[in-house]
Amino acid sequence: MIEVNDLTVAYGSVHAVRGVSFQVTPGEVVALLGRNGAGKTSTMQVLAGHRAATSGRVRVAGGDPYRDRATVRRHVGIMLQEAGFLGELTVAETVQAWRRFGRDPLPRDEVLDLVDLRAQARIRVGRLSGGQRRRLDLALAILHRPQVLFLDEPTTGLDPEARQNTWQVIEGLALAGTTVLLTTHYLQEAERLAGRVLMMEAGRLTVSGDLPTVLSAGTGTVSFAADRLPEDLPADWPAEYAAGRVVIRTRRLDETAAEVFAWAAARGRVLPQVVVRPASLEEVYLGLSDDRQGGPIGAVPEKVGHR
Ligand SMILES: Nc1ncnc2c1ncn2[C@@H]1O[C@H](COP(=O)(O)OP(=O)(O)OP(=O)(O)O)[C@@H](O)[C@H]1O
Repeated sequence: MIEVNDLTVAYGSVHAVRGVSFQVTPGEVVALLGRNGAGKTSTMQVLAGHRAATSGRVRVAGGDPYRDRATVRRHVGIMLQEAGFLGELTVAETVQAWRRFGRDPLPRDEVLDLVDLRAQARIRVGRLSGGQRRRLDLALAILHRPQVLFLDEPTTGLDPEARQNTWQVIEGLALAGTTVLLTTHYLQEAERLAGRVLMMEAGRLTVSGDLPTVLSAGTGTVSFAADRLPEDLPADWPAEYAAGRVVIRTRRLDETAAEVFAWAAARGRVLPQVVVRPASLEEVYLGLSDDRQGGPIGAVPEKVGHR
């Protein structure tokens, strides 16, 4: 369980986090999104106990991650952006060394299999590729079966297969009840993993909502195959014709889909290759960035701590 109440983080005169509140409940995967410098890493660092909050209240696994660090750490796995490994140790030696730092660690080979590093077990850490290091980071973060996992850009630099593998590991942990907060710039990753998304902008939380709610605030499409734009389409439908399809863009996806089907049924037509597609998270996110004053995301009420 993660609870953040009115968190601020300042570096001198730089206010990186300005009054952020949210909760993450057990087994939930929440993605913290936002452009470079939005305040995501600063938030993560406080939650991980690496940095004191400037003000506000933070609880992780029942304790204050900074003041009760020793207790909280037992329940928390952390993968921040820069890991400090000893380059001369091998992968297996590194995992073995970390196993001593907590109770009931996963067996070494099991964790290496999970992150697909078994074949690199005897390689010195200093010789790993960037993506392999990232996977070793993940191995160490999950080694002590954490209740709460903080992942700061967990798949940056990973090849597509390694990324898929990491996603499966995270999904498996969440299914087993691990609470996960992750930051990512890969919106597809957030869409795949997260039940809920938080968006930060200039230190503030601008959006907090479950994924379907956030996506439904974007512009989706209803489309079907046709050889031209039908002349009897209602004039107020913003329909376009492109690449052999009629495309209707809408922010009321469910209602529009029902209207399109009703329109076809009234004419005894079956629409070929109908696709009802919600906006992707990337489209919603970019809509937010382009049009802060009431773009698609502006319609999403902030739901702090609501799943
Ligand atoms: N140690 C520091 N000292 C001074 N300013 C800092 C420090 N760390 C971060 N900042 C500033 O705080 C703000 C938030 O940075 P932060 O790293 O939290 O953003 P972020 O959302 O994680 O960005 P990114 O996506 O690039 O990782 C930025 O303006 C950054 O320059």
